[in-house]
Amino acid sequence: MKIAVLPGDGIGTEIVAEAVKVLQVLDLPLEMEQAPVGGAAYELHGHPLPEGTLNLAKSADAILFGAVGDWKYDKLDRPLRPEQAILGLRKHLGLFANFRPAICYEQLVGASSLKPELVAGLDILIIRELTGDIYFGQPRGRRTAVDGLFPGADEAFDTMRYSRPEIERIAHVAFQAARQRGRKVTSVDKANVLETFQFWKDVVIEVHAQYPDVELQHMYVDNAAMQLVKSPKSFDVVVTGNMFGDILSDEASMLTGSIGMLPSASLNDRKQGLYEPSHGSAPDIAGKGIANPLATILSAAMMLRFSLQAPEAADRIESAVKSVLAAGYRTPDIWSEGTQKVGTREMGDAVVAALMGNGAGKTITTITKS
Ligand SMILES: NC(=O)C1=CN([C@@H]2O[C@H](COP(=O)(O)OP(=O)(O)OC[C@H]3O[C@@H](n4cnc5c(N)ncnc54)[C@H](O)[C@@H]3O)[C@@H](O)[C@H]2O)C=CC1
Ligand SMILES: CC(C)CC(=O)C(=O)O
Ligand SMILES: [Mg+2]
Repeated sequence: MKIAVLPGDGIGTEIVAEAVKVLQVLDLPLEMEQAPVGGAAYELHGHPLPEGTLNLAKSADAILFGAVGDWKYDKLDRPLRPEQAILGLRKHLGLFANFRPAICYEQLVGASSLKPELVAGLDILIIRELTGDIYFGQPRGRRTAVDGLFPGADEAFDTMRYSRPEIERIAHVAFQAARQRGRKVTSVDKANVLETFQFWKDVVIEVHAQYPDVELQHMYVDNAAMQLVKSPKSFDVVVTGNMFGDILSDEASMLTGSIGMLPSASLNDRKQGLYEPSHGSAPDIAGKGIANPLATILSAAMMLRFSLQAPEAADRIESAVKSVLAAGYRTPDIWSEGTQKVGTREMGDAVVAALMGNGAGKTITTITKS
């Protein structure tokens, strides 16, 4: 089983190193090959997604991705910016279905910015359409306005669009996922304002006819943003477009304690997948050794389950993560009084130790306070 390992930029390299360490102790026949992507690839090859990296990704059974981006590249022409690498991989590989589970682990109930009773036991799944919407719609660009409020002024424009097959396939993914869980789908749209999302809603209703055993609810995105922090446990599966899903999943990460806890799987119709944390390259903490690697480690677990047919190994990783949390290990983003603050590498080591049956954390005797 071949895994393309693409660490990328910023904390990407730090967190992927920990996930690789975890995969290496599983005793599975995994062949891992690394390649540069994002800003790192731009520095080496003058392009954020060089042909060699793309070919490696295409030939692999699964891709483990860190994150791309750095402020220093913000002035580059858009096609050369690091973020184009992840957008390009999603598009080239047809990774239209993005699963972002937001689970609040028992030990992190106090780490969430919400009241404990709102998040205790939280287990929701955001399914984000990943290859369409305003992120990919054409045309887009800059021009001189010929009409509107200020004719003759410079303006910029993007195109929001969804075709029927794009909506149908993501709706099927959501209803099928709901059948494995709480049998409820909330479709999030902005049908009251946008034609694209009235169409989205109409098509989701049509697809729902094939899933009478699943409850379907519709919610406008502004209300969904509010309900996510008012009563997050009222959701089961949330399905939405690319941009709303991007925003709502970052919001949902705070229900789990930190964006450093939110893994993701991006799948195509062949179950080939790219696995990455939901966060970015975090330039503000890059190089400090304090990034939380658990979202990436949990993404590796999703990879084993969805693309590499190794569900037991996935379960083992998830149990190991729970046990290190139970033992009190915390990176700074999830740290609270009475727990042990550790860095990226120590957190990875603790997960490895738990996997190897060393009873990670049972030996913690020092509690660092800061
Ligand atoms: N898939 C990808 O590669 C993504 C790339 N980006 C890129 O990342 C760069 C930074 O973007 P931001 O908006 O700052 O988002 P970000 O997700 O990188 O960071 C937002 C905040 O969360 C913190 N954070 C993120 N991951 C963390 C972790 N594992 N542990 C602890 N704290 C963590 C950061 O320190 C920062 O304060 C930009 O260039 C952006 O375009 C952003 C999102 C996704
Ligand atoms: C950096 C973007 C291309 C994507 C993003 O924010 C995400 O996928 O969460
Ligand atoms: Mg995002």
